[in-house]
Amino acid sequence: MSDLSHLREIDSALAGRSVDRDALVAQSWRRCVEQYGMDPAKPSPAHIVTEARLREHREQSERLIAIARSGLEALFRQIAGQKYVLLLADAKGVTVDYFGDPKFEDELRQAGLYLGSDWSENLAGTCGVGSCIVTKEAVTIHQSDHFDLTHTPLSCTAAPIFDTGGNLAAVLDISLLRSPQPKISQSLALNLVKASVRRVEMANLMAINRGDWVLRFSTSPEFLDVDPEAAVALDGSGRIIGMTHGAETVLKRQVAGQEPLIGARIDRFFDLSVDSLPDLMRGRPTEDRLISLQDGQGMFGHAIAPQSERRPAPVPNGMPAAFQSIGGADPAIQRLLGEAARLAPTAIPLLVAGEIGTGKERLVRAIHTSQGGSRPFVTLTCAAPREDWEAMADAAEGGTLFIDAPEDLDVAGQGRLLRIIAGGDALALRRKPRLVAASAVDLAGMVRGGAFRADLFFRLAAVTLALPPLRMRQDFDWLVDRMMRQFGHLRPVSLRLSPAARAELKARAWPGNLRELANTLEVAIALAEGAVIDLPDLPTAPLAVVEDGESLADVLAACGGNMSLAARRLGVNRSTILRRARREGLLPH
Ligand SMILES: Nc1ncnc2c1ncn2[C@@H]1O[C@H](COP(=O)(O)OP(=O)(O)OP(=O)(O)O)[C@@H](O)[C@H]1O
Repeated sequence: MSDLSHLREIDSALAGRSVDRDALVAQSWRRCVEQYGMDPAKPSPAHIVTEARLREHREQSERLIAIARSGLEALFRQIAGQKYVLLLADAKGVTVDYFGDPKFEDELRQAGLYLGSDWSENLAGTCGVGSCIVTKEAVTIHQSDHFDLTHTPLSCTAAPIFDTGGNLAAVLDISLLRSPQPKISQSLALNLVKASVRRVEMANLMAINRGDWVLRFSTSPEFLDVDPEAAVALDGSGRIIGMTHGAETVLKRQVAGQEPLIGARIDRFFDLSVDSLPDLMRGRPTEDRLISLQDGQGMFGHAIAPQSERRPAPVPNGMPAAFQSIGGADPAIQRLLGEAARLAPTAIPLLVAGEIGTGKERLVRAIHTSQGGSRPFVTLTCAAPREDWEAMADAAEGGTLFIDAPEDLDVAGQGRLLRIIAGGDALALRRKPRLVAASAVDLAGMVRGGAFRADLFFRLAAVTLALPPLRMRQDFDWLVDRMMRQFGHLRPVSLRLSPAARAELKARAWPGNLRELANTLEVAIALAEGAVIDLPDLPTAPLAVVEDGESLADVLAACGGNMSLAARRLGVNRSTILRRARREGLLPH
């Protein structure tokens, strides 16, 4: 189809004349023009988000990416060799994971079939990912179905991935740079994508609800145990606490209107009580596990008992997965993480202490996620308007209320927080939010000095978990390697640190701890031209900047010429002082 006839066809559709397109395509064209103000005659190239934004999007989808990965790899193996590229986009349309043939990488990148490309409909026009997000349905946007002329060579097939609460979480897309002309050629692709999404959602539900009953169901007994169509997770009283999209579709048919499914009891939908779930476990022949829906339809059920009391299965080295990304082989860190893992399932209020940037918030989140379930995580800081605190604490019911920097609260704020926490006592134990606070100051010292209420302190800190500063950590190399992988994944060649650069980093004082280390590596990776980051590629430590017009010579003089003392005072390594002093002519070369 020529460009001109593409534009004419869009005009016809907008004028309300019938066009030979799926209705969802014509509706999307209309949105492009009428809602987003796009002009089909002005094609625009792929939209790629900045590396920093991509990282944010990836971090937010980290859990889903990890869960989806094995399903995506299996799908990619099925379509490999047929020139398909596979994209996982988040619910905002940004590509957060990608599998493609490296042979075509340049071409794919140019077409926007790459990490970081933003396929939201209001930017890219009618397209697989964007239209899937708007319609929440599986779609094929084939060649000239695309609104933007830049994309009309592509054929994109996408299906939505929903979280266990029924919200859109991501989109799986497989695309072809060039495809046969008829759209029907992509119907196998559509089925493949839908089946992969079903498996990803199932894996997600199973991972999140390990500690709960899961009821899987299928119309066909043959696939019940290996590839079921749908599943719900149930709490001990038989209420639905999670579901796959397949389950949502089946259950919705049983109720009128918009009745919420999450929170409803399973006997509202199936002729089945929670006590009869054990009869549906694998020990019995599949044919005997027939269950009926309220509308009379028969299904085969497979119940899976809670694997452990709300605790994920232990991972090979014994540490729950949520804690594994926090530290390497440092005995103090491992002891701390072991303690955190043992305390995580309890309701004991925890205080995470540590200097700025030591990873306190990350540890708090690990404590929260280690307990699975899609439970709320609410952060309360003294910056939040006080009149909202009560509502925030309510919103954290059944989940975690994270109180960040309680030392910043004035007397009135401390009193108000105490009243809110004490109010939570009235809640049933399993709804009461778990309290975790994080502080970079000596909170106990503040209590002793009368600056912090003792009664609030004891409400917040039954146990203190103290994160060591980076300069004390023995797993420095592990952290560096982890961050290098984290930041380096966008670089075409894998980068490494020269031994000298590594030694320099190790010797720095790191007043900003892990945050400062992360910043330093990110900058070095962004600036490095070759495959090796060497000494000159390292940015200087920001706090090494001398304050108040003081020169390095002044600092050295104040330290009696003692390089080590000056280095400590400036928060940098001694060799940095040495290098700088030589550069500034304070020392001979
Ligand atoms: N184990 C880790 N691996 C990689 N990066 C980490 C790790 N822990 C923390 N970080 C990074 O270090 C930075 C600081 O982490 P975090 O916000 O958890 O620290 P914090 O002590 O709570 O900071 P602050 O006291 O300033 O609020 C973040 O950018 C985080 O991504």
